[in-house]
Amino acid sequence: MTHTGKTPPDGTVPGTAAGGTPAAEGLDAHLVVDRGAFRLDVALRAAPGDVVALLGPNGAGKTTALRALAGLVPLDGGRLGLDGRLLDRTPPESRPVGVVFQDYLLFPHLSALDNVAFGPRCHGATKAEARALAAALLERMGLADHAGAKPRKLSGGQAQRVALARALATRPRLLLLDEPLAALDARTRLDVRAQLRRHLADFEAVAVLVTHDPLDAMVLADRLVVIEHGHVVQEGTPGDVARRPRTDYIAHLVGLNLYQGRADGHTVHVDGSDDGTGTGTGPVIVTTEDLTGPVFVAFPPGAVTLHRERPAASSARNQWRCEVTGMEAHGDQIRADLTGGLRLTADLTTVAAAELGLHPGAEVWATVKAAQTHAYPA
Ligand SMILES: Nc1ncnc2c1ncn2[C@@H]1O[C@H](COP(=O)(O)OP(=O)(O)OP(=O)(O)O)[C@@H](O)[C@H]1O
Repeated sequence: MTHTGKTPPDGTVPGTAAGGTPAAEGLDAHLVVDRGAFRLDVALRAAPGDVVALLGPNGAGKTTALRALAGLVPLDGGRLGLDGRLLDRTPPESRPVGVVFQDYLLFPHLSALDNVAFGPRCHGATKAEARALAAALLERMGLADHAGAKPRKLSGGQAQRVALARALATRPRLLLLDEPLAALDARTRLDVRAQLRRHLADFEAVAVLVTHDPLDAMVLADRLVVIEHGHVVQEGTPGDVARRPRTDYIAHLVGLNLYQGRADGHTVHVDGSDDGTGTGTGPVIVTTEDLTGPVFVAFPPGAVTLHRERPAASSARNQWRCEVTGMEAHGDQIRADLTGGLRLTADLTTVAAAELGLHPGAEVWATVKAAQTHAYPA
């Protein structure tokens, strides 16, 4: 994915003002919403052309953030700037914002064309202008043949594109998509994901989408903003986030074992590793990177080899005695969860699992080569 003319990979937006005046272009928001026990406090910045995905576990606050951007939930603090204007007090219908809701919310009694023409009509276009614009958008979406169809006659993928056309029809400066592919079956999802990616790439203003699905996020967005417990825990390009996860949720999402600890050269002492005796004899991970201070160490489950006996001569610098706590089949692979010397997840073939006689409660040795770990500053 390119970033030409867009937000740089570190997420900063040139010209963003920290205090009073919002950035002259794009989105410059600090969303604070109080919901009793839950508080959303998220800063979001994006330049025109950026596609930002809000990713996070259930209840993290993604939908609340999206609804706050749309003006459907009032801000209790912070501000919402778009193209240099503060929108905090602008009612939702007057904001230059288009929304594609999860279940599309098309008007059932209107044709696809009239659904798309509805917004421009409300914004003062004549009926003929609005319908011409709607026809052009539907054509662009490959839906010219379905312009006269009512929503119930449309497939899930077609309805999704009509909803997108409807959101784009008012030429929004901020496009919001709530779980845009969640309502589709797996096969349709594949096609629609690819089409949506093309439409988003052509969109010249800011797009923000909410998803649980890491694949949707990675394919559709230039930048990921990961939210947990109402706060941003990590943001960056999909590649950065996948390579250098900073929380267990993200590590799990991208399928990595992740540890936080303290590096002393090639040795990382994993946090919480002191066994209470004060001797600090907890797990260490040997890495190829030479670092000092707080770090993360990550390695994929496929980098772990399991052995029934302690390997006598092994090139793997890392060896831990572990107990299997759970096993799950993934295609022709078995994913095993282990605790003991180190808490980790290992992938192995079903044949290897059978040969090892692996079962919950089994004791094994886990090895990982230093070269297959990746350490980076915390
Ligand atoms: N109308 C509401 N009133 C009070 N609390 C709410 C309301 N809507 C959501 N919440 C709470 O706000 C928190 C965030 O919810 P939100 O729906 O934004 O999360 P989410 O990340 O979108 O989750 P999901 O992926 O499950 O949709 C949750 O703790 C939820 O219970």
